[in-house]
Amino acid sequence: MTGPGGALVVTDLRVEFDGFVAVGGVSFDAHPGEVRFLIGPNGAGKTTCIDAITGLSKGTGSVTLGDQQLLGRSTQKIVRLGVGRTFQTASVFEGLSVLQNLDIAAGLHRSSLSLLRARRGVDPAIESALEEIGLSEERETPAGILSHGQKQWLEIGMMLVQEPRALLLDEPVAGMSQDERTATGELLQRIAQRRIVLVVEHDMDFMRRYASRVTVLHQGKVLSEGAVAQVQADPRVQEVYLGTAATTTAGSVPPDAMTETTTDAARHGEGV
Ligand SMILES: Nc1ncnc2c1ncn2[C@@H]1O[C@H](COP(=O)(O)OP(=O)(O)OP(=O)(O)O)[C@@H](O)[C@H]1O
Repeated sequence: MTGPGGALVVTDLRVEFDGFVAVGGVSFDAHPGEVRFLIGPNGAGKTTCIDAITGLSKGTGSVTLGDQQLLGRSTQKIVRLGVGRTFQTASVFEGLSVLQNLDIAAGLHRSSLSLLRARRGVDPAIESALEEIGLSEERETPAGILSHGQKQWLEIGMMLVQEPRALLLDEPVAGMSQDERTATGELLQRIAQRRIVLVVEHDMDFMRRYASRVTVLHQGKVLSEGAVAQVQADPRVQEVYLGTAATTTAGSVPPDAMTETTTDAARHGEGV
């Protein structure tokens, strides 16, 4: 498992699309033991950062996981080096059971010897993932009839069975019920005890409840970084999220100012 020094370190990351700078020199790091959030309005460059970290987009600068450089490696190699990710839409095999989905994901990682052993029973890694994602009772259920939240948890389980050192999640709670959000936040906190967890999210309430540290991106650059309270108190963040540098008497963003509603407004380029 990732030990001290096993951080994900992004340094001066830059991604361009035909001359358009989507990510313009972003630096941040994420460590095991914290739920790290990357937030920012629509088009800020969050997904592009994750794409570059996972090899889906070409970037310059440096992205290291422990002592391994990730930039310039293939997506498959980056997965093998221990980076898993989810996308905004869960990609599970709907016609297969929960167990079969996990088994396929584990098969991508297992040696042929452990595949042989696994045929005699449920692989302990799968059993432990099932328990972790709370789907032990649904193991024989076809993934297609799971709730939206359960599908997202299954996708997280499919990463876990590959024993990643870092999990990157793109809007994991989008479309979830309140109970599902709470369960997801608690799941991410458990996972983060031993692994790097980096979450891209628009849901500010979720971010406030579960973030250990936050980096705010705006127009491809880091606007602000720190603990939730620090970031909320940053007038530049308020400017971006509320479209005005309005302040409270204490000169800071009200704790509940960065709500989902205001974020949605920011996503659509509206002030409030
Ligand atoms: N493949 C691409 N080709 C050209 N431009 C792109 C490409 N991917 C992203 N962009 C642009 O780069 C910028 C950053 O996009 P990105 O998707 O990273 O933002 P985001 O912060 O994740 O936004 P959202 O919250 O909407 O997901 C946007 O202006 C987007 O239009």
